[in-house]
Amino acid sequence: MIDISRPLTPGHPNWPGDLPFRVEPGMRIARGDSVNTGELHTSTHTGTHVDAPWHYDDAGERLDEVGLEPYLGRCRVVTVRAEGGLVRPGALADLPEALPPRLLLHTGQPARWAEFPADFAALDPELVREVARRGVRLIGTDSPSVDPLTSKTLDAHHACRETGVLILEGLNLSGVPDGEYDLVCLPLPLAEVDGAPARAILLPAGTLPGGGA
Ligand SMILES: Nc1ccccc1C(=O)C[C@H](N)C(=O)O
Ligand SMILES: [Zn+2]
Ligand SMILES: [Zn+2]
Repeated sequence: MIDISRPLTPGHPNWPGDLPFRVEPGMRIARGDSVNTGELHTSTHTGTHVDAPWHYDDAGERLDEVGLEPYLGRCRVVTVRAEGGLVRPGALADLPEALPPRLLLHTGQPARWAEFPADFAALDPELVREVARRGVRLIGTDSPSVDPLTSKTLDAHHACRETGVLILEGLNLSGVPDGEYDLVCLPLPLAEVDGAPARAILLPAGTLPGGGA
């Protein structure tokens, strides 16, 4: 089992302008309480997380309308490089034409972000359309977004919307060998939201029932 989730440590670098991630102390045994508790303060897009379509389309499904099936099953991890800040069509030329339903792009992001990686590799919308044609229904990336930090048009997000491809961002693929696995990605069960932090792991291909679905 390979954990491909980013640890959520206090001060975890978030998207510029977003609330910093923190866990505020709640009850404390040392103060005479019966238990220790904490209060979680986070963006829905902190660390390893999924985007629901409502995040980029006001008519899109909220997270609880998406269900879990897209996030569970056969995937392929592939190392890619960006050209001019975008992973472009042709980056997957060496892969079989037919791709598994889930494609996780390893662009080279480190396991931990000391600061927000503003110059991360984003996706060319044409790459999104290409992988959708080749069978992909979930695209994952180790970058914090499929679009550049300064994008206002969110072309890759909207290409995902057009093609019905869901989005998983902020993965930690550092040291993960390219190849096929079974993905288990479980977003927090937050209702009526635009996305949620998720715990994502890779299992050997074929571990989950149902073959490569
Ligand atoms: N928190 C934000 C606030 C405003 C704009 C983008 C973000 C993001 O976190 C980017 C997000 N991960 C995305 O889906 O691209
Ligand atoms: Zn996001
Ligand atoms: Zn996104």
